[in-house]
Amino acid sequence: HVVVHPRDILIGTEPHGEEQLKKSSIIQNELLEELRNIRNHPDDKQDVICLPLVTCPAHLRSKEHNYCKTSARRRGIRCRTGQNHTHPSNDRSRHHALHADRSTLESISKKTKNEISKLRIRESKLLSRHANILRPGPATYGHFRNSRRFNAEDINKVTNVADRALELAIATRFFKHRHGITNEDLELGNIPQDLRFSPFSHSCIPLPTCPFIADRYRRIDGACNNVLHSTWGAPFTPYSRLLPANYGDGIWTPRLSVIGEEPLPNPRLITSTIISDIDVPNQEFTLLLMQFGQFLTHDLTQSMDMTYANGSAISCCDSEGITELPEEYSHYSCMPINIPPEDQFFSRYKQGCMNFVRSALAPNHDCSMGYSQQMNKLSHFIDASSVYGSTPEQTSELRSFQGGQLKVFEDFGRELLPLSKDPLSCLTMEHGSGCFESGDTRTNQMITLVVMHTLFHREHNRLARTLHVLNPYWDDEKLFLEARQILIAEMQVIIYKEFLPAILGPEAMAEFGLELGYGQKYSHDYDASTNPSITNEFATAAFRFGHSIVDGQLRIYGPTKMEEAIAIPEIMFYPSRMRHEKFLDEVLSTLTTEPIQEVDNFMAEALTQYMFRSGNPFGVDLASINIQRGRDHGLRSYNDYRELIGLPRIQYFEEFGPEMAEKLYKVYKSVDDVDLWVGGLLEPKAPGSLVGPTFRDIIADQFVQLKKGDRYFFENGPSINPGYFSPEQLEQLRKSTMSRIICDNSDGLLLSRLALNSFRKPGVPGNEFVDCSGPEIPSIDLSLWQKYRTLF
Ligand code: HEM
Ligand SMILES: [Ca+2]
Repeated sequence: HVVVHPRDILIGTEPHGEEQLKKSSIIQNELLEELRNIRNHPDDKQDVICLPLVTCPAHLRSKEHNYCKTSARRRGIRCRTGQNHTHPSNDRSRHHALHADRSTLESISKKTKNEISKLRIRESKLLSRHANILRPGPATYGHFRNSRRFNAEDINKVTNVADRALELAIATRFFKHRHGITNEDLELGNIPQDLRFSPFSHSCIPLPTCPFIADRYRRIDGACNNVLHSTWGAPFTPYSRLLPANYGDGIWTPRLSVIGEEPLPNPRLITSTIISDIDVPNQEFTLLLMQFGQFLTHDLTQSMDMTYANGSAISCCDSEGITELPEEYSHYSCMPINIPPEDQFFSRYKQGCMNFVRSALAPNHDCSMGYSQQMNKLSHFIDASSVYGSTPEQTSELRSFQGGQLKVFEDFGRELLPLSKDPLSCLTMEHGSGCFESGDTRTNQMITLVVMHTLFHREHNRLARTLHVLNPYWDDEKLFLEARQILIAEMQVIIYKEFLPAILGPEAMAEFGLELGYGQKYSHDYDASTNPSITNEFATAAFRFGHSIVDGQLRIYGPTKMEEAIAIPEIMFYPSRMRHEKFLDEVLSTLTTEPIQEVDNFMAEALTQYMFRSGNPFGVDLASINIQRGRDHGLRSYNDYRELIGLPRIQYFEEFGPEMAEKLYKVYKSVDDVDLWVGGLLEPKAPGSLVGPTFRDIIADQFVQLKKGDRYFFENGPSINPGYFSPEQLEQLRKSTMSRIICDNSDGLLLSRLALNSFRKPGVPGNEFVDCSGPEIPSIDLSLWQKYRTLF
């Protein structure tokens, strides 16, 4: 029988008045009480475990420190991870809530509307000027392609949410001036007022309607995962943050130098001084780690460049890229990167301005005023949204509605991703070329990324086909949902068992409690107060460590020798080679054997000079873009995050070594100005880890949140997870490996042997080559899904 647990009763209908809100808050309190009881389950170690400092950022502002030693003998803290992240301090002496009365709100609302309509008039003026619109052709349009909206619905959705948030940002500015509010007040979140029943009600995120009895399958958009916070983890919602934002004006302008509050050093000057292209291959891991990392990124996070209301791309530079547009013609979201005239590379092409448009914003979940928050367009969870999309509309586009299958393009008997209909997805859509569609709009950005999408797309169809044979009476919907549920579990296993240990090292896996369970045991890690959202620091800095491990060349091998070395800019948004019969297998054999580059201050020129160049002599610089994006998103300086994770602040540049110090002195005025992405890359590796301690802790923390804050995480049992697996199924799912996914879904033309762990160097003791058909790379026994729960 079905037990309806109190946690399955959802409140999430849109409140229609204060009365209803009051009523629902009574229910909420009861549910909270219930959840507290569940958390104190004797098996639940959460309340006593000693956690690394990063998972409890409030420690920086708290007087009472409950310090302890973590399993890795580091200083940690006893704190529930749920007490995340930038909530106002509980320390009353430093906390005073600021409240706007009704008449203040009305007056601010009027002024805000005025300001918005001025912005709109200006925008339509700019739209009529040729130079203000970015069109396909230059490399910078390739950059825009990464956040381009594919249809009118998508354009409207992003613009609509971003507009609401912009209104709140402008209102915050008015309120700040009127009441003399300080930047510190904003940082501490001291204006917690819920504006849902104010003149700003239209600016709030509408709450989804959640069913009273939770769905067995997680929703495509991730909403209703958390019982009390139905929008946590849903697309078009803001990133969470480890530390409060640091904006120059406390609201949205870029961070300033700690010396004289001047602008921070030019991002391109930093890149050209600090970053170069030197080949330092890593001895342990394969290129698959890089390509899976990007694929995973595209499940978790996508920031959207602002556009005009009709979806056209904004240009902030003149059409030759020589100089930025004058103030009167500049869009409010422009933050172009000036290229110094003495730049070694771009000056050859007389380039003085690299386009950069700021990210779209999203209103806070609680609809309050405060500093700006950036929008994540994806479902934040690990839910294979890169395969299925993050909205039901996207999923419908991808499904064939027969046998639970996703649509495919049959190319001479091989299943490829469906061909894209969008004429601007790739550089060319000529007959015979390939340009593909998937659940994520960045699919075609790298051909090796297309390969990853193809593998998981085929895996879904393979699972659906097998389930159909086992359960001939299941309809399309059931087959689709069951196959999706299994595929998501496989991905979660690969991430926590193979991918993360490679990035973070075994010590951090244990210290952060990231290891999966064994055998048939369910997990008790779920914590309903954990916000699963992607943190801004993870998306905008730490996980971009991956840009340093990219190799500028993709080498293709024949039976005896290397046949081709492809410069990767040639395969960006140009995936036509996918149509060559052997290409998929060839690339997979490269990905599973060639090494990644080390994480350091070396980056392929393919990314810093030629990215998205297509036919042009030069491209755009991803390193400068990363730095600028960090400032766009209000990330604090590197030193603040060191402090957060319990490291001493850097006092002298010399701590990065004498050579690097000399370079840093040339660009930064103070050690307290260093950007997070830059400082993180320069750190020596943490023990057993691919990255330094700051990135490691930010990344580890993220995957803690994604596990503890996901009710549908595959390991959660029936008391938590409405879509729980049986213990026997769980045991099978835990066998998933990336090698099995490759074995089952490649073309069988070249690849019949793989290492047990494809992320690690193959053919060495402990990671020998084995046969795909042998028992060493286990398969999941899907017969356990036969007749499964047919009575429900
Ligand atoms: C294969 C070559 C790659 C290329 C050409 C590439 C390119 C890009 C570009 C153009 C952006 C948007 C930058 C911006 O406007 O702020 C981006 C964002 C990002 N990249 Fe990469 N990338 C690559 C590989 C990777 C890898 C291997 C990882 C991680 C392991 C990674 C992680 C990220 C993350 C986390 C973001 C932020 C996404 C968002 O929140 O919007 N990338 N990348
Ligand atoms: Ca997702």
